[in-house]
Amino acid sequence: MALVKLQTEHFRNLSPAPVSFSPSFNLLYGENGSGKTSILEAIGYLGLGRSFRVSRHQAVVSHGEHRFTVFGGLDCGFDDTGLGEAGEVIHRLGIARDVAQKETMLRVDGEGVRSLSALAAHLPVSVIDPGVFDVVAGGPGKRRQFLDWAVFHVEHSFASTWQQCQRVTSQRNQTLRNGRLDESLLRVWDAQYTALSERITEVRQSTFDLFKTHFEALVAEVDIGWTQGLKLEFYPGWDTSQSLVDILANHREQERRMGHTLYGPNRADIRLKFQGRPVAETFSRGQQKTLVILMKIAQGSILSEMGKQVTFLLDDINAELDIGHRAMLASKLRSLGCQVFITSIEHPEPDVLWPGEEAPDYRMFHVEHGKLTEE
Ligand SMILES: Nc1ncnc2c1ncn2[C@@H]1O[C@H](COP(=O)(O)OP(=O)(O)OP(=O)(O)O)[C@@H](O)[C@H]1O
Repeated sequence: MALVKLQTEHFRNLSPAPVSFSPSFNLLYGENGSGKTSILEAIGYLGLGRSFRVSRHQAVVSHGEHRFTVFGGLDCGFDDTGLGEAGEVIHRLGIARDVAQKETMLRVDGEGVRSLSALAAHLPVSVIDPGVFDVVAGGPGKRRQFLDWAVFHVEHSFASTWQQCQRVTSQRNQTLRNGRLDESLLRVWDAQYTALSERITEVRQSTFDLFKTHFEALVAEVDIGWTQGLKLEFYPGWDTSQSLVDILANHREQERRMGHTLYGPNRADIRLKFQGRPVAETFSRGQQKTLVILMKIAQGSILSEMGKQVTFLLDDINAELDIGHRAMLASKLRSLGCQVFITSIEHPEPDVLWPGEEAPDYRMFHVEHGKLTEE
C-alpha cells in the first residue's frame, strides 16, 4: 500500500492543510528549516509509531500545544488486495499523542487499536536519513533493529515473541542480581528464555538468509567495484556450536557478577566485512551510506516479493552521494515499484535522478514555512 493522503495537526511547523501524494515518487524541496524532514517524520509516525529523529514525542508537538495528530490515507498501491483503484483511499491510519496526559491513541479505519504493529503492518516505512550510517558504524543494536524490521514484516508474530523474550530477560536479570542466587528459579527462567531465544533466532536466521540472497543479487546488478569482497554474516548472539542452555549454565558466575544476561538474541548482530575487515573501518561515508541504502532496498525487495509495498523516506538525498550513486539508487528504487519520498534543498531534476530513461510517475512539491505547494 502507499500513503496517498496526509494531514497533520500541531505537528512541528507543518500546516494543517491536507496533502495528496503519488503512490510512486514524491520530490520535496525547500530551504533549510522549511519543513521537509518534518513531513517525512509525520509519515514515519504512521508506520513506526515514533519519530525517527528524536526520542521524545514532546519535541514534535507544535510550540505552545500539548497534542499532535497525524492522519494518513492508504491506497492499494501495487499490493494484490483486489480493493480500490490506485490513489483511492482504502485504509485510514491515525496517531495522536497528548504529551500532557502521556497518552497515545492509534486508529486503523476509524477503530482504536492498542498495538503499534497494527499501524506498522499497514505501512512498512523505511527511513534513509543522515542517521543511516549507524547501521554500519554504530553498535550491534542498530543492526538488530535493521534486521528486525524485515523480520517483523515477514512474520508479524515476531513482535509479541520479542516482547515476551524482553519480559523473561528482565525477570532473569533480576534473579541474577539477587544477592543469593536462586538456582532453581533461574533454571525456570532459563528454560523459558532459551525456548523464546530459539524461536527468535530461527526467524531472524531465515529472514537474514532471504535478505542476503536479495542483497547479493542487487549488488551483482548494480556492479559497483567496491562491493566486491563484501561479506555479510548473521551472529545470533551466542556460539551456536553449543546449546544456549549449556552456555548459560557454563557462564553462571560471569552473568551473576555482571548482573545481566550476556548470551542470546539481545546480543545478535549482522557482521559486515570487506576483505576480512569491518566495513566501518574501511568504507568512506558515501560508500557506507550507499551500502546501507542497498541493504534497505534489498529488504524492500523481500517485502515486494511478498506483495507488500514499502514507503521509503529519503531525507536529503544529496548529502554524501555523488550524481552517479544517486542515479543508481533512484533507478533501483524505481524498479522495486515502491513509494518514495525524496527531499533536497535544491530543486530536484528528474533528468539527473533518472538519466537516459523516462522519469517515473512523480509529484513535485515546494515546501515553504511548513506548507506544501505542488508544482
Ligand atoms: N515543535 C515545533 N513547533 C514548531 N516549529 C518547530 C518545532 N520543531 C521544529 N520546528 C521548526 O520547524 C521547521 C522545520 O524543520 P525541518 O527540520 O522539518 O526543516 P527542513 O526543511 O528539513 O530543514 P533542513 O533542510 O535544514 O534539514 C524549522 O524551522 C524548525 O525550527
